[in-house]
Amino acid sequence: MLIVADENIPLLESFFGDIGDIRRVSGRTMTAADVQDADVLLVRSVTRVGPELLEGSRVRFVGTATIGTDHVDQAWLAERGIRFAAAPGCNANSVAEFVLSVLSVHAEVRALSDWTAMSVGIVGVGNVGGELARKLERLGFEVKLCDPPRAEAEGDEEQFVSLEEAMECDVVTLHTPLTRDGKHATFRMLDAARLDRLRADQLLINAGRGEVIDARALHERLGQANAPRVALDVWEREPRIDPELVERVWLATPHIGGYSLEGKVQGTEMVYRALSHYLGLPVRKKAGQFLPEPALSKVSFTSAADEQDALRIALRACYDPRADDARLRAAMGGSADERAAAFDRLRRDYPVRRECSSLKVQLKGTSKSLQDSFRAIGFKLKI
Ligand SMILES: NC(=O)c1ccc[n+]([C@@H]2O[C@H](COP(=O)([O-])OP(=O)(O)OC[C@H]3O[C@@H](n4cnc5c(N)ncnc54)[C@H](O)[C@@H]3O)[C@@H](O)[C@H]2O)c1
Ligand SMILES: O=C(O)[C@H](O)[C@H](O)COP(=O)(O)O
Repeated sequence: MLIVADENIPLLESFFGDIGDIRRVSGRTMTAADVQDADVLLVRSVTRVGPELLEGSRVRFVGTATIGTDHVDQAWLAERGIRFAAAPGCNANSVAEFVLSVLSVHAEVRALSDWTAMSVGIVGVGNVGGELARKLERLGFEVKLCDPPRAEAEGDEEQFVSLEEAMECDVVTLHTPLTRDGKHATFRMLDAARLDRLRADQLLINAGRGEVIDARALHERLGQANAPRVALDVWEREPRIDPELVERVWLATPHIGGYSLEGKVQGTEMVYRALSHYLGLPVRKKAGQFLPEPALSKVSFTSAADEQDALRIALRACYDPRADDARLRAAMGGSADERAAAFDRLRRDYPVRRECSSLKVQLKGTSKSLQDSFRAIGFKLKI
């Protein structure tokens, strides 16, 4: 059996080496010739999967080791009887931690003594938005949830607010899929009119897909005096992103919200499980067995004078978005081709990033509420 796979999928050999021969190719530039003789195709989000890639091939199974599926023509695959599997939720915790870290930097820049004083509107309350909401609520934030498809399906209008109401919050964070059709299509959902209503004291985060915001309208809005602060992890036309937009946003990261090691390896694991089920093979491997000891495994705080400092230090010891922001800005020189290559390189060579659950936190003489906050984020506590 021949498995053609994006070379950026981690642990290919460990998970799939005993299932078939693996041909590693660049996900971004994969062509029909690369996959023609394959039985199985494994991708991440940068490969468009549909008739152009697969017509005439013998591929029977396609797996994407990602949450997002907007790069896959699922209707066409179903029509051809090609089995498809994604990795729902694989990196949801990683994105939630990314947003928490962005919030902590934002609160510090705004000199807020208590970050929970900010209200947060979550747009798209699925695996990512739901995980983020759970953490924020446990931390004591006021959270507003906007998810019209869920509100309709669950008949629970009370739990959810409108997009307009969510966009009144101090922080608005986007976690919807990219969809182009239907009543709840998200393509350019944040258009010029909606962006105009944002205030200068608000923070807008997009960690869903770039095209959910009208990038041209955002570019113009950010040139105005009362512009909101914006953190973008995802961009229109990746990897050929707009360098002027990078300059105008407050925080710019190269689509790495979900790039914790745990998130990436879980993506591989979920596709491995789906392929094993499809082939009738036993599932013997688990993501956890391949995760190394983290470089930083313990941190200890004694009667922290400023308890929020302790939380901030631990959170940023695991992940600080300013490092990714600095790397992306530094990569924005040169021609459009050079910038696109640099964007992909930053993602390919991404440093190992571990989730908060990999860090044991020892707390001595600290308050119960600080302990609860550490737990809410996902740290392992030793008291
Ligand atoms: N930045 C990153 O690295 C990164 C990582 C993972 C996922 N993502 C993106 O985030 C998206 C969400 O991930 P998820 O795991 O939460 O997906 P999910 O499918 O579990 O949840 C998405 C939620 O969005 C809701 N939704 C759909 N249309 C909406 C609309 N118009 N308004 C408000 N809500 C709407 C859905 O009802 C659903 O509850 C993915 O599709 C992917 O594109 C980005
Ligand atoms: O959809 C997802 O899971 C994320 O956007 C994912 O992190 C994208 O990473 P990529 O597939 O581009 O490496």
